[in-house]
Amino acid sequence: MAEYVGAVDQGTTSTRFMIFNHDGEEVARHQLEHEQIMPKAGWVEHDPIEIWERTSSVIQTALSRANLTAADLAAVGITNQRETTVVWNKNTGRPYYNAIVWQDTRTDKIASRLERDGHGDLIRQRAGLPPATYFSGGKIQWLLENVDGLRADAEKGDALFGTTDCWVTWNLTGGTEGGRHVTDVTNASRTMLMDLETCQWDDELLALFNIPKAMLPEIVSSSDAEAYGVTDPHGPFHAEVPITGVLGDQQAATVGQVCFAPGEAKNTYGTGNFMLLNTGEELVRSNAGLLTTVCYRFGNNKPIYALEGSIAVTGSAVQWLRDQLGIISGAADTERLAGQVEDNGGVYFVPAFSGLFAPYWRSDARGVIVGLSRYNTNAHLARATLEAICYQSKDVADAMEKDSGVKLEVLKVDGGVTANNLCMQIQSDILGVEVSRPVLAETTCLGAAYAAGLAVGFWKDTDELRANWHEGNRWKPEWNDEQRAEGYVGWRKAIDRTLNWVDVDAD
Ligand SMILES: Nc1ncnc2c1ncn2[C@@H]1O[C@H](COP(=O)(O)OP(=O)(O)O)[C@@H](O)[C@H]1O
Ligand SMILES: O=P(O)(O)OC[C@H](O)CO
Repeated sequence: MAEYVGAVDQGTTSTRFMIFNHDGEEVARHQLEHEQIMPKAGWVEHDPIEIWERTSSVIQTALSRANLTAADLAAVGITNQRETTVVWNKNTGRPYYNAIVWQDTRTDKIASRLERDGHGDLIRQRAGLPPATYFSGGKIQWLLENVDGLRADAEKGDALFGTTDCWVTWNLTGGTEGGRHVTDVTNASRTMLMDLETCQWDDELLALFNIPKAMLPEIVSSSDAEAYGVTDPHGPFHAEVPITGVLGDQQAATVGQVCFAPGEAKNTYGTGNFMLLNTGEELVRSNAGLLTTVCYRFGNNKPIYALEGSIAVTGSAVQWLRDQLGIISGAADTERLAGQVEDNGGVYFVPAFSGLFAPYWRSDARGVIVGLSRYNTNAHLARATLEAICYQSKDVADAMEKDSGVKLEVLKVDGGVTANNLCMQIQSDILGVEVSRPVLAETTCLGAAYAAGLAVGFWKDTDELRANWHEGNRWKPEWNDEQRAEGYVGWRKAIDRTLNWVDVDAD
């Protein structure tokens, strides 16, 4: 009897494989980073072959660290950085181009043209998303327009598109030897090509981007015993293991945080921040700059929807302090450095490196550091960076309250940045609500494992999963209302300074 479930998390900066037991406890993990390729300002790419090699490697190492084999796994789940676009040839298995990453802004003119030509409302209504560089549709269009021979191959059905879940699934299930070309509904909901109500590709949207349907994967449920097939014995598992759960990483974290009831929300702090609020079977349209997205679909049940506030740059601003400015040697140093000062010393940092995502959606914005005087030090900048992570989350939380009427009582958090206790205290101060971190902050992998395990009966139902959730830490607000209001005025002034910086008008 297999006692464990495994999950791959193909993230923006790294790929990991984790193994969980029935109590949702971690048994083993291995994680490897991959290269961030930035050929021009605003362009961000990954090498799909490197991603596949890293995926194979983390699976094998984690299994051997735990002294387990594929026979010990009841099922495998996959979760992934969403929107990042891979196009490959089904006969050779070779990508036509590097993966274009969700943060990449090369499609800004495609996005502004859609708005200028009056298609914005159709996309918002049908796909739940604003036309923006963030999503896959424009990235596929760019590849079709810029890679020689790709359009002809796509029309023949030889060129396949997928987000990285789909690329990893295709490779794990045999690749050129019959790999399955499928994606789950949460990932498909991030393309600008799927009708949110039918959960199928939409011909009108495909026509807007001039994308041949033959290159698109089949859209299936997020938790399904059959749809994804089994792993190829010639691959990293060396045996057939059923792949039975696939979810985009933010939806997976929502599942890992057991936000199964409408009104339950989580905020994940990784490369970017992503707050998702479960709205149940109801599709809530945003008037406040949020996205409507599929939260998950288990088996043949109706899809469950979410409102999402996506923030492009949070943990990656910390990486920027380390890699580009060199003022810290590791991400954890921000806690020590920012802890040396009482407050931000008047400094605000808005890391609008990819423009501003939710709730502003301004691709013309760029980053600013404002309010500097000679008094300021690296410590103020470190503090301003942590505050930027938290103020951006406040903007999104406010928008969520406007759209849903749900007032946050406690914010459930997870992700790499939440290891920073000072940052979590600042978050509680800025929001004026309590912040709660579970014992296991790796909720993304856990959520994919839950989706996979539910499909094969490893876990009976969502109540059983709820019982696995345990609080690790809680932070309570220490600022008074006046401090909170004053701090936020400075933040909004800083946001204003980022706008109208680059020219992204359509040709
Ligand atoms: N102690 C810390 N303080 C602040 N930021 C941190 C800390 N530890 C990690 N990070 C940030 O968290 C991010 C990694 O988190 P993770 O959840 O692994 O992200 P992802 O899934 O997006 O790859 C990095 O951007 C890193 O800068
Ligand atoms: O890989 P992460 O954790 O940075 O998540 C990226 C998001 O899925 C982008 O939408």
